[in-house]
Amino acid sequence: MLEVRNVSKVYEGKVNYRALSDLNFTVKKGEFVGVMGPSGSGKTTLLNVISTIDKPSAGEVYIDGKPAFGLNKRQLALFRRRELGFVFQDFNLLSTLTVKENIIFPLTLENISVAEQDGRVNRIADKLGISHILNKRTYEISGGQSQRTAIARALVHDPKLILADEPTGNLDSKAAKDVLETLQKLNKDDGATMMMVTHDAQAASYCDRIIFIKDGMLYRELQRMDSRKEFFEDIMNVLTSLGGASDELSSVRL
Ligand SMILES: Nc1ncnc2c1ncn2[C@@H]1O[C@H](COP(=O)(O)OP(=O)(O)OP(=O)(O)O)[C@@H](O)[C@H]1O
Repeated sequence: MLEVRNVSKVYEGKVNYRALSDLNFTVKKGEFVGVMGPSGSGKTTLLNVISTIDKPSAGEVYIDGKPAFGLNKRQLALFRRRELGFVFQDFNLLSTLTVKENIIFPLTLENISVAEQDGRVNRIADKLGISHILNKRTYEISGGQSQRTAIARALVHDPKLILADEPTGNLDSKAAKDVLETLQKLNKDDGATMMMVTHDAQAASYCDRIIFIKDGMLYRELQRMDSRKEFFEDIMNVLTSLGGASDELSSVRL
């Protein structure tokens, strides 16, 4: 589904900075993969390269076997819009619109009838438990509901890959748990392929597999074998071995 092959990223400046160094990994269709690592290890850079927002200095990203960087600028923009879904820490909802209008937004750029748009919004809202707030404005809803709305918007066009950057970073622990259970359900029930960057071991424990990066290189991979609780402990052990100041691993929610 996703293949990152020999990807390096060098930020050029007075002094060049190598943020990613020859990274290789794959994500299978239907997998829920977490990305963890100390602050500055290259997680956001990696997500930006996979989402084709940023171009790697070397290497290639294949999504469904297609080389993303073989596309021209216009094709890349279309590719992002049609094949990828994004969920961010700060929700990125449009505050002048209602929940429904926010969810529908990606569809208005496509040639889809209003009836079909409504059908899709209703189905996804039902799945995410936000049908009752569809006509509210985004300032009238809670953080957890905002993130559910953002997830609905990311999913409404049926993307091949969902990319989430710290999706629970702005939520209290109950709302975070709710959102993670929702993501996990979408992954298990609908086979959605997801990649989530997180600092939070508790959030990461909802994934099937974690890729740890350090200094832009693959440090370790951890596959979930047993219960979520045991996976959480395994993740904590790797985070401890990763070292660094405790604030670099930040907000580990116990
Ligand atoms: N546009 C840029 N120009 C130069 N250097 C950059 C740029 N963006 C990021 N970097 C550097 O690349 C490294 C990796 O940054 P990145 O944001 O990918 O790390 P991260 O793991 O996401 O960190 P955090 O967890 O703090 O968000 C950092 O040392 C950062 O300073």
